Amino acid sequence: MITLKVEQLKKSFGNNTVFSGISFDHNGNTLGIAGSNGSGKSTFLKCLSGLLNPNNGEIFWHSGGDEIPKNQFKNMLGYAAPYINLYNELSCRENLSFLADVRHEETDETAINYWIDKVELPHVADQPFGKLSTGQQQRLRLASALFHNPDILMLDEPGSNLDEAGRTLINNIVDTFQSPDKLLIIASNSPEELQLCEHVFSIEQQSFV
Ligand SMILES: Nc1ncnc2c1ncn2[C@@H]1O[C@H](COP(=O)(O)OP(=O)(O)OP(=O)(O)O)[C@@H](O)[C@H]1O
Repeated sequence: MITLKVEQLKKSFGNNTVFSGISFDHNGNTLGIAGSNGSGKSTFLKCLSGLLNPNNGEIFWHSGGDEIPKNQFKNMLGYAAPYINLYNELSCRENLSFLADVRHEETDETAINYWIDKVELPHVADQPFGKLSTGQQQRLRLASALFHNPDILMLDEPGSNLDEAGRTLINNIVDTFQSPDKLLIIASNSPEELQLCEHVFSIEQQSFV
């Protein structure tokens, strides 16, 4: 099991303190992060992933009781968010292949084909990312977070711009993360998405709801 412990986390931008004193322990496969627009969900997720440094506090990740070393954590993580951009000039396939290069992994064509099929983009697989519709781009972001088979997956507003089939896709992804050695974290203000999660932590109330 992957466990997360957050202790006294604080993040400010200049004089704007987005959150402070956030502490909780989480054991389970799925965690929702709830809060209204501007409450700090994305900022919190960025701190958890290491994209942003908190001003104060600590974050501990354990797998099977052992602390996850920082250099392993990045390879275990998948992250999909509207602000994580892929390359406009590269095709869907090339973007995934490039990400494998960045991770110093061999391009796994089977995994790339599997995920391009799974997110229902085979008909545009060789088109530039920048020419896809916003919903298709969101689907490729999901594929890019998943095709290296992460143990920890962070999704920020995963359903944004998705149609009904896309939302079913999110449900399927959540199902695949119902495994004892995986953890899925969804930041969202959509009750539909949050109810997919076993536990939901409210940024505003600073407690599980
Ligand atoms: N890089 C930044 N520089 C300055 N302020 C920032 C930065 N990133 C976020 N903020 C501020 O932090 C606050 C929280 O923003 P954040 O995007 O985390 O909220 P959110 O809950 O994810 O919002 P939404 O539901 O609208 O996506 C906002 O006041 C925002 O303006």
